[in-house]
Amino acid sequence: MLSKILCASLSLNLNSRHPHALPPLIHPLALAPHPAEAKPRTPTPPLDANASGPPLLLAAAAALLLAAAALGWLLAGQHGAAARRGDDAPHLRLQDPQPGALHRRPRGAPRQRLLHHPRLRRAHRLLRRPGLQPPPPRRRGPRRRLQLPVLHRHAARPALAAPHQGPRAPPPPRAHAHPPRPPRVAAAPRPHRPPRPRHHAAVGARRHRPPPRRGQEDHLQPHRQAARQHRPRALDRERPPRVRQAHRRLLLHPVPLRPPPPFHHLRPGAQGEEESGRGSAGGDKRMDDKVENGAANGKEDDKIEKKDMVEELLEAEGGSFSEEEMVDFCLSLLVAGYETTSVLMTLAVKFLTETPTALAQLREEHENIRDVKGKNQPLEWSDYKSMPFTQCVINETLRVANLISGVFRRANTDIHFKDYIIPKGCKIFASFRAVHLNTEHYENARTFDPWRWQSKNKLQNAEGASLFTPFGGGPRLCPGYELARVVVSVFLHHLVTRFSWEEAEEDRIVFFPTTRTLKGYPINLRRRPDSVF
Ligand code: HEM
Repeated sequence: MLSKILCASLSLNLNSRHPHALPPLIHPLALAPHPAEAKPRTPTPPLDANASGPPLLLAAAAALLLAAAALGWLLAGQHGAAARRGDDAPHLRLQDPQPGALHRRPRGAPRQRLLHHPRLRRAHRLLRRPGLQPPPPRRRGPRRRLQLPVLHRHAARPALAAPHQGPRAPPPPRAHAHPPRPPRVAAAPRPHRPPRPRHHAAVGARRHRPPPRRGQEDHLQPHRQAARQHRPRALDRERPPRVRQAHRRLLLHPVPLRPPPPFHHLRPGAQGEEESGRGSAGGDKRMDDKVENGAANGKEDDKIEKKDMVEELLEAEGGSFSEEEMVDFCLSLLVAGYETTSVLMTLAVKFLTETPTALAQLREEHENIRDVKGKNQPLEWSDYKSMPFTQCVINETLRVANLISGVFRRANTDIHFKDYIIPKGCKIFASFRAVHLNTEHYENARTFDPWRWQSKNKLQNAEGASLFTPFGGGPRLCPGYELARVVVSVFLHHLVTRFSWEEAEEDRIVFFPTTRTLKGYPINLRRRPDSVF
């Protein structure tokens, strides 16, 4: 109370023209006027040394302060007396009120708690007893339902709305009023049911349902029927038996997936197959025959001389892959072969766009090939070897871009390398980038210069000295290295002979975490007038 009065009296001074009238020990927050007492403030006029206002105001403030202190002392004494008598509101009482004193905690004294409620105080006292165990939780019996008399809804309202008037008689029912509801019957306790065995949820299992009792009809019956009509095809008994059998065979005996290997029509010898009428399905047929013959006769088809990678693997695995192997194989090829090849294509296009002389030379090479082979003739696998400048472009793109920046290897024995020893078991990162961009090995190493590979021996020398290893090396050499070259060569052939293009947006290469262009290097393509489709 005292502080409130002090605040009220001092808040007057807030509006005075003298900010220094505030006593320095009082927190400014305590001086904020109560919202109800707050008056609209007038803008503060500039200070005038000759004005008589300040001395008068100071005197008034001092008088008010004195009066407030006296009043506070009186009231606090009253409050203390009331507290001792116990007739004050208990939740407002301090634990140890000192009449007339501000309850400041002396320095070092233990902190006193304000306990606002006798229950809280009792709990606090109990908790402070040494070795006191918390009381056990109160046991609750089964929940009792509150049985209320069922009243007409109009009858309950007046009693709640106006209790002082006493319960009123329910109004006479109107013609359109609802008839009173029948009294509720307390639901009988449910008998304990054992948990339903899981196989009831299994596909195709039907649960025996007793016929619904009267008043308990199954309202979901039409929905259930509709759902049964739209059940998955696997459960559809109306499918022809041939399809059902095939489905069952597929589920029970997974057969090896044999997709046509990519670019298999470009394989050496595939051309002959196409001419002899086997076409692109020839590869599949051959593999089917081989697998079936192998399974039936237990011996290999001798007519097949050259095998692709899938065939080799199939042979090694005894004719079929497990599902895990198939998934692993597909994922490995996707991860290892997709992004690398597509980024190589993109970067080749970017470097060629920025080096028009190289593009012109490449175009010339491919137009010559097209003229020699005939305009509508497809390329063969081995054709990429007769595209020397295309291989120079691919090599230089691989060298500058470093699609794979290096590989990890672990030393199986202590390795002495120059002045260093790599201890056994140590893992090292062989950085291709560091070698490919080393100016000691490559002049102007950061410049795209496909002509540097034109000397026939250059690449072999570089590979021999492990100075050019975009596909790794050793027993883990990338198995897709040739495929990648063929794919990019075929792509470049069709691109440069059929289209011209220009950059759609400026783009740049980033090398971390992987090499790629920021925007995918968008280009605007234009079909060349003499292009053939
Ligand atoms: C421009 C394209 C490609 C580049 C630059 C590239 C590069 C590499 C490199 C550096 C390695 C690690 C070799 C090592 O550890 O010594 C590798 C491994 C591998 N690459 Fe490629 N690759 C390319 C395309 C492909 C393609 C098209 C495929 C398959 C379709 C493929 C499949 C694999 C596989 C399966 C491995 C793991 C080999 C192993 O660990 O034994 N790569 N590749």
